[in-house]
Amino acid sequence: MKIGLMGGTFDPIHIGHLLAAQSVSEELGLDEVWFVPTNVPPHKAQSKGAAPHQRLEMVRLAIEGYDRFRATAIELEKGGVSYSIETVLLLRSEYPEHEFYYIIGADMVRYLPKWVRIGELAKLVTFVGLQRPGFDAGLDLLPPDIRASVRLASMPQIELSSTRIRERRAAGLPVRYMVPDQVNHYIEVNRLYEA
Ligand SMILES: Nc1ncnc2c1ncn2[C@@H]1O[C@H](COP(=O)(O)OP(=O)(O)OP(=O)(O)O)[C@@H](O)[C@H]1O
Ligand SMILES: O=C(O)c1ccc[n+]([C@@H]2O[C@H](COP(=O)([O-])O)[C@@H](O)[C@H]2O)c1
Repeated sequence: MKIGLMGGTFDPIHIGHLLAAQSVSEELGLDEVWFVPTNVPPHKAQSKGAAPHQRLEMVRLAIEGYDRFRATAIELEKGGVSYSIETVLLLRSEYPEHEFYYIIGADMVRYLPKWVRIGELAKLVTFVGLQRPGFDAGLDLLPPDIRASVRLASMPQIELSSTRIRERRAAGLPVRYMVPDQVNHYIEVNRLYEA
């Protein structure tokens, strides 16, 4: 099967992530998208957000009932910093029959050369960069071996980030409709991201 991997901190998961996964899935004819919450993200200052098990639970709630989307705890179970090469090697040994597509934001494409063991990873997956209108993904700046494994896909633009959601919560503002209802409920019940 063709499997999209949607890695992220998901603190919390929001409709931008879901629409990205759905759009790439349609455009590339993926059979499934697996959401992979990071344990410790490699290139990000850690936010004082939700606990890892809460981030995973919110992903599960967001995709519940849609069997083409799945959540995997592979990076949380492994612990430590979540380098994608290690995740992909584990997944390939467990599922040698699948073909993996790693979905990333347009802004991430130009940073691919900084990813750990990127030369190796680029041979194991096809990266799918989500294009943004008026934003150059920087394909021309990539070394040819990495560039060869990158495809671009498009999606309706959603100007939304988890940071914005956390900031709104801290300011006492609602985040309804920015996240699925079940996630909104979970955030409220657990009083996540309050100041
Ligand atoms: N609004 C969006 N539209 C398309 N892709 C997105 C959007 N927000 C995040 N992504 C992509 O989803 C993946 C996971 O993102 P992540 O969990 O870091 O969310 P984020 O909203 O960027 O979080 P934060 O604001 O905490 O940095 C990344 O590849 C990121 O580029
Ligand atoms: O493996 C790496 O070196 C690496 C560097 C940067 C990002 N990633 C992965 O890319 C995904 C999106 O990253 P982020 O920081 O936008 O949440 C997430 O799953 C990260 O683990 C991976």
